Amino acid sequence: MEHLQSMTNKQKKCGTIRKVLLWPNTGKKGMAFAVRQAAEVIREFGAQVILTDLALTIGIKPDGFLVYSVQKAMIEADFIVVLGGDGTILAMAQQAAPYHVPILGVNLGHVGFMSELEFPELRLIGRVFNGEYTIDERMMLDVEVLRGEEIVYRTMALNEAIIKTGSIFRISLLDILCDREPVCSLHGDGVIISTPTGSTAYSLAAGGPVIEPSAENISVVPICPHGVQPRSYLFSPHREICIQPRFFNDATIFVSSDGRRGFELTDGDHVFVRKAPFCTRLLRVKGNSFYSLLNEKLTIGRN
Ligand SMILES: NC(=O)c1ccc[n+]([C@@H]2O[C@H](COP(=O)([O-])OP(=O)(O)OC[C@H]3O[C@@H](n4cnc5c(N)ncnc54)[C@H](O)[C@@H]3O)[C@@H](O)[C@H]2O)c1
Ligand SMILES: Nc1ncnc2c1ncn2[C@@H]1O[C@H](COP(=O)(O)OP(=O)(O)OP(=O)(O)O)[C@@H](O)[C@H]1O
Repeated sequence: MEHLQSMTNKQKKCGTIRKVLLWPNTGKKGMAFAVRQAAEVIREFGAQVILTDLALTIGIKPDGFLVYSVQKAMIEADFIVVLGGDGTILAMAQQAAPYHVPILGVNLGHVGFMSELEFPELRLIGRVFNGEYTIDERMMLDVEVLRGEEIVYRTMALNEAIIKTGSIFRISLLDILCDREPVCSLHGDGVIISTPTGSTAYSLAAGGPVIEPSAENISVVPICPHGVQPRSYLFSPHREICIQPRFFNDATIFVSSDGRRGFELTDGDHVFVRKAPFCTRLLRVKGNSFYSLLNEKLTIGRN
């Protein structure tokens, strides 16, 4: 994995802030305006604003910005402002983690559960410059598919890895092992292997527990399990979870991480999930509690 190879030992803090990366979700309307507004706030505090080439595709002129490759941006940026929703933070998380760069989320999505600020609160970016912030370190997962001796898929995940049937009307059978010891065999739609951060996402919808984000553990939650068996398992972060699909019918089975494109598994594949060597660092400037956020953003009848 390219970003693992290019990791740096430099521990990023927000000491003297010179450069800030602005990372917009280029698929959303009004992003060019949002970028200009955020850049204005950052410049007021004497820092330079970095954009990547991707951001220039939404009609922003490069004048006055530092335009870097993603890798150079990760090395140079003191922190990243992500303009988008949870999906945008998930996409950035795996790129930023190996470089230890903190992320401040500004919600321009629907829920923005992981975002610290709403768009009208943009000026609160200034609190980072004033040292009025904390950093939430969020455990991540390392997800790997072994086919024979070869690693054919590898990624990091902030929320979860999902192993699920691609044939929506067919059942899948998955053997779950912990440190190579059999735990159970699951008939059903699939399984979610989640971090505490991911516990409020798909895992919650599948009946998994809400786990406070500072906890470190790996949860395993079956999706629509068929049979009388535990509805979830909670493992130490030091365990290695292995999922072996058994192809006994014509169903296809995929692995996917953080909602990204799936990778199709074949007979004999082993999916290994372990705690990743890096974490996502989320900047907090408002001091809101996790539980108030849970009630505010994830209750029935939300927008
Ligand atoms: N049935 C479900 O609830 C379901 C199904 C598929 C995927 N997902 C989740 O979607 C995530 C990808 O998010 P996306 O925004 O790219 O896709 P998306 O646009 O399909 O949105 C999925 C929803 O999950 C929310 N979400 C994502 N991460 C969250 C978190 N850590 N805590 C609380 N809510 C969270 C998002 O705000 C959004 O409302 C996956 O990691 C998975 O957890 C959920
Ligand atoms: N730079 C980018 N980073 C991440 N996703 C992007 C980007 N550009 C376009 N997208 C697309 O936009 C989709 C929606 O993004 P996002 O999840 O941030 O918004 P949302 O669904 O409105 O918000 P939320 O997840 O908070 O409900 C992503 O799944 C992705 O396909």
